[in-house]
Amino acid sequence: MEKLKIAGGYPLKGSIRVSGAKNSAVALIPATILADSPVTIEGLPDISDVQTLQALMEEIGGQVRFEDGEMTVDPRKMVSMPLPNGRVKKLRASYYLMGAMLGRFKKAVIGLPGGCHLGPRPIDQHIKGFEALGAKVTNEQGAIYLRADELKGARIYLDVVSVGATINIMLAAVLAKGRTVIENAAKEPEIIDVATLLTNMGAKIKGAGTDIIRIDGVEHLHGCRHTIIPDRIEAGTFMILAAAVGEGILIDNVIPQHLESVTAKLREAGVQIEVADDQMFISRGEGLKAVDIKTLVYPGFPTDLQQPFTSLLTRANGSSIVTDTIYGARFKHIDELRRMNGKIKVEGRSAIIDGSVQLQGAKVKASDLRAGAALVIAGLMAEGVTEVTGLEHIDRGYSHLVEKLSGLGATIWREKMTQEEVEQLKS
Ligand SMILES: CC(=O)N[C@H]1[C@@H](OP(=O)(O)OP(=O)(O)OC[C@H]2O[C@@H](n3ccc(=O)[nH]c3=O)[C@H](O)[C@@H]2O)O[C@H](CO)[C@@H](O)[C@@H]1O
Ligand SMILES: C=C(OP(=O)(O)O)C(=O)O
Repeated sequence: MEKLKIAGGYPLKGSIRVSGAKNSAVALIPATILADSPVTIEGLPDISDVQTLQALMEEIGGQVRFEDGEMTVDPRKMVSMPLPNGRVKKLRASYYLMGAMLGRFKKAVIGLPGGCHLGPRPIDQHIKGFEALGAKVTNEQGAIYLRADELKGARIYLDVVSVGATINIMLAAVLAKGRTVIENAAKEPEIIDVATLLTNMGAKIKGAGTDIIRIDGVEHLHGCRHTIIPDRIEAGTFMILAAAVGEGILIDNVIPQHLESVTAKLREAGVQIEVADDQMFISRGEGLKAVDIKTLVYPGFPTDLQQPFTSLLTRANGSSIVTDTIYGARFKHIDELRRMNGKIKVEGRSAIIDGSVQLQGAKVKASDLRAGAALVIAGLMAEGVTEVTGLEHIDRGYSHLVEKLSGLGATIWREKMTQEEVEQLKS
């Protein structure tokens, strides 16, 4: 087991490149199950969620080649192997195996997913969608059993705007008979990316990226080549980091339109941002202003950047309020920021951040992926050395983070934990 060490308080500069989007990758890979010939995806991030999905594709009989971010999945020999336990619990997105396996085999057994602990994360809308398409769905000892004689298109209104349910229903519907209409669909860029892959495989999908998606089922889907979109959450993390400790940072491989809410909030706080086609240049600037943030579904401010933004606001002039309307309990990073001298209180779904303090290095633990990003940014802002444990969360979503930040001049490194430290962490 390793921990991250950061010697904070130094300005960073240079350029940093964004990898392919985790939340696309984790849906694109399961989507390959639906094809009748090999599918190649270019630009995948080197993160543990991708490695886990590669192993899951192999576990069900897929032949996978993965080199330099390019994965080719040959799905021809795949079988509907039950996956009640094991790897599926390592990531949230294993729920996409339900839609993809149901779509291809008309049956699947998948354990309830893992992923970040952000309070309750039900999948009732996914199940509502599968049932509307004609599947019988039961929950037996923590695994979801899905079975259908045939899948038939249906009109599905999502009671909650859900990224996962929207994509999962698309996956199950592309090979169903007739037309499926998803109403009140989520509009995140990752949904468009998955729809683009499926369309290149031969699917008929209209409206991805709007709140009504229409899918006309086809008989077969074939292989193709697809390039993944850049990770807007990783890019947003770097934007916040640049605002916190940058002395001029160029962020490369971004789609600026995906980050308009983040750009707007940083500018409101007084951060200078220059935007080009696929790059952004950000300088820290003096006198960061306090701003209030409310997370919303896309194109609103993303919940996945709420935690990193909280770290930045610890040095704003005045008091800021961060409210998470998507995950009301996504505040486990706050206790750790307090260990670093942060003056923050949590009231209901909001964190109130007093910007008058200087963060101090401390030993902290990442409870989830973006809590980890928040603590890394805080560590770079703090005086002294910060130690971050819980790296398995950070490794789920940030590709080569140490190398990328070292490239900006950060003093950051991974270190093996002693047996005593490992014991302490478990207790
Ligand atoms: C792998 C992946 O893409 N993860 C992202 C995805 O997660 P995920 O797909 O799990 O998030 P959803 O969009 O489904 O969740 C949004 C909200 O709807 C609720 N809900 C969701 C489904 C459901 O069946 N019932 C229900 O009540 C959730 O509890 C949450 O409050 O979108 C989240 C919201 O942008 C992001 O934080 C995650 O990074
Ligand atoms: C919550 C996240 O991931 P997941 O849904 O995969 O747990 C995230 O990426 O911030």
